[in-house]
Amino acid sequence: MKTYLDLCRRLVDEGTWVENERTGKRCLTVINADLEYDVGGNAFPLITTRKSYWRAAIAELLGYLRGYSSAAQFRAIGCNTWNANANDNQAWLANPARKGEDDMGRVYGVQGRAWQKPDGTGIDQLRKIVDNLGRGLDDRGEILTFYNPGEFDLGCLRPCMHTHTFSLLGDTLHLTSYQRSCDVPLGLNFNQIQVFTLLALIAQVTGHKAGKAYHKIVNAHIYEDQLELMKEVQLKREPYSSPKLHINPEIKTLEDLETWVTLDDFEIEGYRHHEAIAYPFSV
Ligand SMILES: Nc1nc(=O)c2c([nH]1)NC[C@@H]1CN(c3ccc(C(=O)N[C@@H](CCC(=O)O)C(=O)O)cc3)CN21
Ligand SMILES: O=c1ccn([C@H]2C[C@H](O)[C@@H](COP(=O)(O)O)O2)c(=O)[nH]1
Repeated sequence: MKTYLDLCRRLVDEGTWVENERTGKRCLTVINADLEYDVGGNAFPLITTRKSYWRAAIAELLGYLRGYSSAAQFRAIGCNTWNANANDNQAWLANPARKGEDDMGRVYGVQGRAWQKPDGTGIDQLRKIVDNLGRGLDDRGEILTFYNPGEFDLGCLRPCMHTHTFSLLGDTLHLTSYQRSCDVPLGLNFNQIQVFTLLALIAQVTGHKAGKAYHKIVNAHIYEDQLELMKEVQLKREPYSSPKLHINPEIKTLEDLETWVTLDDFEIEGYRHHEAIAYPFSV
């Protein structure tokens, strides 16, 4: 929580205004932020200075791990975050690659589970990582990347948190996650949860202890219409201590994650938070 608040404070105090053509809004922006989460120690990085809808963030991660490509699939597991980008984004609505209502195209999990090779066959990046780590092997290339410039025009949004690298040291698994663009009031709350939970889940299904997760952000920003709420409301609140995340120990394989796991398999212990803040969302 402290590094999160430091980043919010740094944005407000030292940020530079940058015009964003895609959304037509200005963003107060800083470059480079390094966040670190103690997954082994179960210090769940949940925002306490406002209410966090943490379940939707875990559902979104689950959808990525399953390779979902439709906002309807995300809604069905308890996550509404892709409705706007799939259905209200003018550039995507005009794109001939869009296959109708709710289609997100070849984004995130589609690249992670079915990266297309020139010969038409697919690469399942996550399966390879889980298989290697499961037998104790880290080939120094245990990389899950959603960033496929050759297919940007086939999806509604370029991935923001685009690459996850797993590292095995002895029997402890670590994760380094890279994010090119971060909406600090809205997206970061979700992304922190996802980095932490991704390491916890992959450690569990590969039979290792979870260690540290390193979250590296390049462009961190606040949209102009979010600034007042951040400065005058959220940053004036005192944080509470971190809650703990409990994951159903019956989740033992990647197939479990793909088939029967739901949000009921995740519980939070000791989440004390301030009131919700409804930040504006930019499509
Ligand atoms: N401008 C922008 N910011 C983002 O954070 C973002 C995008 N676009 N597009 C793609 C995904 C979608 N993500 C989202 C979208 C919406 C919320 C959101 O509205 N969160 C609210 C309530 C969530 C709920 O009720 O479930 C929040 O208060 O956190 C969060 C992340 C993250 N990404
Ligand atoms: O996981 C996510 C996904 C998206 N975001 C934010 C970051 C930006 O504000 C927008 C994406 O816009 P681009 O023009 O493609 O950079 O969505 C996030 O913070 N986390």
